[in-house]
Amino acid sequence: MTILIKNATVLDLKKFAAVENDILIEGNKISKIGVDIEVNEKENLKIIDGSNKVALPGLINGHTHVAMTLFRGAADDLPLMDWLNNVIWPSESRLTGEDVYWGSLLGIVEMIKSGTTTFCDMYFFMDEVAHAVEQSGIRAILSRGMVAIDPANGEKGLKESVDFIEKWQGKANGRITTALAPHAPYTCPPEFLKDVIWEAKRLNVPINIHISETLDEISIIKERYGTTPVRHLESLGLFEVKTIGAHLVYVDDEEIQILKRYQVGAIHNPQSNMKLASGIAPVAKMLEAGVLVGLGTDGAASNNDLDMIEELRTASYLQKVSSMNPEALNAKTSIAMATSLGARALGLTEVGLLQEGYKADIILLNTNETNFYPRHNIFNLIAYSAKGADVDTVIVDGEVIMEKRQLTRLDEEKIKFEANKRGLKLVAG
Ligand SMILES: N[C@@H](CCSC[C@H]1O[C@@H](n2cnc3c(=O)[nH]cnc32)[C@H](O)[C@@H]1O)C(=O)O
Ligand SMILES: [Zn+2]
Repeated sequence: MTILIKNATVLDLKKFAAVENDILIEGNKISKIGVDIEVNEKENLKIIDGSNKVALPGLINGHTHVAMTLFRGAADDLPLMDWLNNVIWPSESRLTGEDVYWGSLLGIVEMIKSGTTTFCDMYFFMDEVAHAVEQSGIRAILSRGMVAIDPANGEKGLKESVDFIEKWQGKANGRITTALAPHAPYTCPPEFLKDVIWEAKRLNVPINIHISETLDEISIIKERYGTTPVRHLESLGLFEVKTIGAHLVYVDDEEIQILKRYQVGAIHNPQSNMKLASGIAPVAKMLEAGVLVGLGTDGAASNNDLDMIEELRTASYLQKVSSMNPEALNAKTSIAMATSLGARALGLTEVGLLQEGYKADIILLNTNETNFYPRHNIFNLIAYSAKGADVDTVIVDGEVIMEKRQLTRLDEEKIKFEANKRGLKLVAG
């Protein structure tokens, strides 16, 4: 299939320019960006009218637990440890694979409809998540979360993870890649983390882990190991493996240097951190130091949606108000965190930019709604005025998976029905 997008406002996130251009997609790649592209082939050619639309790289949600859409709105207004221990983990103990499948589809539909084309997930029943990704057409890094407070559970998690990686790495034409996901330094003892590091090196996959999310975590790690989470993980050698670290709310200057030195992807989840009152990550400082900072929504039960446009705006506003500096985290930087920089944070090299040779993961925003007028500055409009619902068309790996807000592969009504039924039953117990 060849796709030609005509006359769209194309964002170049390297030069931070917006130019009216055509985009030619051949197979799963962007083959050309330019003015008045001519295509000889008429068969198998799809033309998309890009007028009144802005094309940008698909958004990258760097941290999710996608099937947690099932618990959206079930337990709000609690701190992390109460929320996990008293509500979420008991409900999760009742989960079945089928529940996770429908919950994942619900989350994926929500992400596609708000412009996300890649997400990085940590959950369990990952075969079902992978099936949902495969069917939906989206791209994902998938990892089986491992909690090793009980060593037998850790061992089970690690075995399932290895099996999962061997089965799914590179599947769905490369849309699915995998990682190893020890849940956090407070739920995974050092001996277990060492086994995980060893396996990650053997399998050549990244590590996806929550780090320094709350003050509770800081005191637990201090009490157990006499240090901070980042230093603790560094001393275990964890960062020798490409690491995707979620949260990193509590990090000092020296730890920021450690994150930079090892090119740890620091995934900021501002809405989750605000809602659980976890704290404010020093994102502006990390960016200044050259840390690879990406953005994520976290699970829908602590956000409570998966809309990355809203998330990038929140990230910007949170840095501004916490530093009392309106120049902090400007429009272009927050857009980059949700796209090009987010891709680098996850270690992805062929997505996150609209560039010839890159994978064709492209979204078109409809800029004909009132919130896009007048057209002073397209970067400011996207960062501060756009909404998930402005996303009109979504292309992943060279395939249109949403056009004019209609999903081409999934039955949205059936997914809502199943996820609602299952979510209500799980929480009721
Ligand atoms: N409990 C599972 C695997 C854990 S998957 C990842 C876990 O992260 C939990 N989670 C979701 N959001 C957060 C967060 O912000 N911080 C820490 N954990 C979270 C989520 O509820 C899920 O249980 C088992 O070993 O059988
Ligand atoms: Zn999380």
